[in-house]
Amino acid sequence: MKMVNSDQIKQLDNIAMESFCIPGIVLMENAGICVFEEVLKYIEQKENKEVIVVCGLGNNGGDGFVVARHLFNKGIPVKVFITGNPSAISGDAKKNYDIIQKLNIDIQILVGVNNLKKFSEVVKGCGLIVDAIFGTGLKRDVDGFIQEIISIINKSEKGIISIDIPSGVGASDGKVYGLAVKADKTVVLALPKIGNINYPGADYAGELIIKDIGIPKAAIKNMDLNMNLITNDMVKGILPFRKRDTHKGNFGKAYVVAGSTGMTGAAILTCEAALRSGVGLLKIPVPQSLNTIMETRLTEAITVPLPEFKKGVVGISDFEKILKTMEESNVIAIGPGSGNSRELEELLRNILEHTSKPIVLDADALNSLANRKEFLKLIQSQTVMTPHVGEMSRLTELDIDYIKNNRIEVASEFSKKWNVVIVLKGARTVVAGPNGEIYINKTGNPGMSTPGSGDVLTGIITGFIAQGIEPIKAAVAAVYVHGKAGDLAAERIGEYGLLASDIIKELPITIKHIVEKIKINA
Ligand SMILES: NC(=O)C1=CN([C@@H]2O[C@H](COP(=O)(O)OP(=O)(O)OC[C@H]3O[C@@H](n4cnc5c(N)ncnc54)[C@H](O)[C@@H]3O)[C@@H](O)[C@H]2O)[C@@H](O)CC1
Ligand SMILES: Nc1ncnc2c1ncn2[C@@H]1O[C@H](COP(=O)(O)OP(=O)(O)O)[C@@H](O)[C@H]1O
Ligand SMILES: [K+]
Repeated sequence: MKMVNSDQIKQLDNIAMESFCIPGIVLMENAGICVFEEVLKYIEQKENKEVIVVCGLGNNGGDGFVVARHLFNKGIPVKVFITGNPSAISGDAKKNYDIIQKLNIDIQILVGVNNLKKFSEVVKGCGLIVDAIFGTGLKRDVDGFIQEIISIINKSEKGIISIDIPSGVGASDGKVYGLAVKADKTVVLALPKIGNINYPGADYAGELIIKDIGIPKAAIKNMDLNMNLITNDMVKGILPFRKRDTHKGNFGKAYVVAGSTGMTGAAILTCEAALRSGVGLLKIPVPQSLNTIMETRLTEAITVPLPEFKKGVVGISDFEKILKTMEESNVIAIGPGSGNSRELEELLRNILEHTSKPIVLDADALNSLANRKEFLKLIQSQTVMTPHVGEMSRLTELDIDYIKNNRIEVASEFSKKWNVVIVLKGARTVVAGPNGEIYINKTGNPGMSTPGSGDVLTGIITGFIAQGIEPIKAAVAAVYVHGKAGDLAAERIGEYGLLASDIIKELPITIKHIVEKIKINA
């Protein structure tokens, strides 16, 4: 599903109005009706049916007037509060304001401290608050008076439904501009805004309900939008159909260069995740002294024991043997638990120089690249890199906080600069491709902030690429599946004790449900 920032949604509204002749007031009516329907659903189950609609002076407020009119027409008690002088209301919002005035709906203007006291009292008696103060037009920090209004709303302990985006959250970045409404539900109009998905704003949205307000699909297509929210349908479309008449050669061969003394677990998690993602054959080079443990733990993988030039690590001295297996594989993953060593750096350089096969670079492979930035220019376009913000900081020498606050831009710029697919991990993982395409993932939970969780993701990406999926699509599908499996694990056992191996256990059923399009209750 396409995602937009505030300029893009404005442009899209304009295309709908100018190129498709849909009057703005029709879009506003549709928007208001969508929210009205959600309000009805909410108050149906409540005893106190009084609704307060708090409206700003822009079009978000205009949507609020439409909601108030429909509630009034249905005989539901409704009061409208306006957060400033109504003489500033214009355009379609003004038309809707005029209508509710003519209907004699209870409208109160919020200016001055005394008014706030009264607002507080009315809030105490209502059943639900509709937040229509700011939508995608929020430009600067919310001023003090409106912050007080938001604070009363947030402290009310009433149900809160926000229109389009919680007021105070920036639509283009998800930042909180001073103070924001903490909603139970947000009815998102037309397409999700970045601020509905990105943290910290996403924490304010509650349940997201995305509603079609009648903007034609052709208008969305015309816009050539580059930002996407990863959905179940998108992933279902990526995962290949499994024919009946097959053998394991049909599902690819993966080669995983991972693990070292003290970190065999990382290699095991990566390999198991790749196997549970459907790969046909998996080989792993293993320092001789670690072969027994790998063979014992990895029943289905093939280990390739190597003489140890440096005890317990795979490095440059093993390159000739590694090259041979690499040539038979469809994809190579490098880095989980490999350890930081000069041997690994040189091995990585040789692998990058000698193959045009898809490569997944994670963990210590990323650290090697951070140490030896001159190797970055050896990277070929089929490469996927999976940094978390710490690794991204080492690779780019950008401040961690800067990366956290600019995840999309940082991932996209790095991807374009080095012609690689970047998977910038974390809550709301960003997948960025060299042509400027961006995919944001909403699945996953804090239970996945656990050791080895990233190794599992590397295994899934590797398993999918082995099965013939183009690297960027494999990354998109993998981050969604990984998060969804984590959500299923959290649903079963909770977030506290969730281990990376629990994510792997849920992979088969997660993929089954996506492919068969069964809604997973997690
Ligand atoms: N045709 C359209 O453009 C449609 C717009 N729709 C609604 O319109 C919204 C966007 O409307 P607008 O662009 O009018 O913007 P908003 O209604 O979000 O707010 C803009 C108003 O708030 C003021 N403002 C911005 N930041 C402020 C701050 N920090 N403190 C005080 N005042 C501030 C602006 O000067 C302007 O008057 C969407 O979110 C959606 O709810 C829908 O009605 C569908 C159709
Ligand atoms: N709060 C969260 N919400 C969603 N996903 C998360 C969350 N915390 C962690 N994850 C996911 O878990 C994985 C953690 O990977 P990483 O930081 O590399 O851990 P490790 O190095 O221990 O394997 C990433 O894919 C990340 O997106
Ligand atoms: K709002």
